[in-house]
Amino acid sequence: MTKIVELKELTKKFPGGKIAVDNLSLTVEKGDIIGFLGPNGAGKSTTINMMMDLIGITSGTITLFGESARHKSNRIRSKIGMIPQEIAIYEDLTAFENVAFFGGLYGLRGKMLKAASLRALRYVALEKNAKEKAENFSGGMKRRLNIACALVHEPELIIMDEPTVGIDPQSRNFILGVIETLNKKGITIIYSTHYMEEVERISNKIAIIDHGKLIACGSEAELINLVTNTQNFSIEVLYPEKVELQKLRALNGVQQVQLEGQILHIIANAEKNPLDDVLKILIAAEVAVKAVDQDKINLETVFLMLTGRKLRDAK
Ligand SMILES: Nc1ncnc2c1ncn2[C@@H]1O[C@H](COP(=O)(O)OP(=O)(O)OP(=O)(O)O)[C@@H](O)[C@H]1O
Repeated sequence: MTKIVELKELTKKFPGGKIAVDNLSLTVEKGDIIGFLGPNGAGKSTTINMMMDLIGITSGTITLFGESARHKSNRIRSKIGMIPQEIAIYEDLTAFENVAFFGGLYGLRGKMLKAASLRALRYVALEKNAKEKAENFSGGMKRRLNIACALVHEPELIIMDEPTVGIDPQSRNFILGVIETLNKKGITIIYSTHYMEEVERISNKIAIIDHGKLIACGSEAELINLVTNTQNFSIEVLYPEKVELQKLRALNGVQQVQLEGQILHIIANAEKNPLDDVLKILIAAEVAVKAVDQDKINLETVFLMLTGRKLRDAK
């Protein structure tokens, strides 16, 4: 087991007092695809930015490839490829020129640089567009070019900060495929997202982050195991404004209740099924129950159980 990244009690307090990352500790091992899963504002970017030395840390330590990130040497930098949240490419350069520019920053020259640039473009299926200017690319192609720029120096660790936000489903699917291919070659990936389906598809390890804290970390199966003695219901109601949330939350066996539009999400104990009592309260309040479904336990359930909030609209 080779540790590629080790964060210990990492904390970031911004001037003004906001604690964006709060005592966060985790380890990334060689060959991992670790998903940083958390809603907007959870602290994922701040964690990544500290790892990349783009912002200072308040306390704690970061170890990259066995060395302290505080004195990050060029040797360590050359092992990391970073794909930031905002696409960072030069619009007026061609795809090839963009990739070659970044390759040049890592000391590649001449034939080596050309071969590495074409190889990186091939990875993201932009080889045929090598001579086209980036300004003519679609959002998805720009994102793929951005990824090629981060791959040109053949890093051992790739850090991606929400690389699929705002791009079409086809490009998203393609990017996830690229990540899987890179990982098969032994490259370690840190992937930040608020899309549960993405980490479910590609990650072998998931770090659930909320309000700057690491809530849980493990494989999908390990995380789901945390909530195995629970069951998950969705109840569709016609008059959600009449739902008495406090009464439902007070029921014996009910662990979490969330109302999302007309859907009431309930997490309950597996042994003490409170569904009958829930329905009695709803019927007495005349909410008009339209449908009741038992849902699969998934990462959304884990997030709701551990934080009391839904992943996609947590604030
Ligand atoms: N420079 C800053 N000064 C003050 N607060 C900040 C700064 N940068 C980020 N924050 C705050 O820190 C918290 C964590 O932000 P961060 O960008 O790390 O979250 P995130 O999980 O990456 O979400 P997003 O997807 O929205 O970027 C947020 O509340 C954010 O508003």
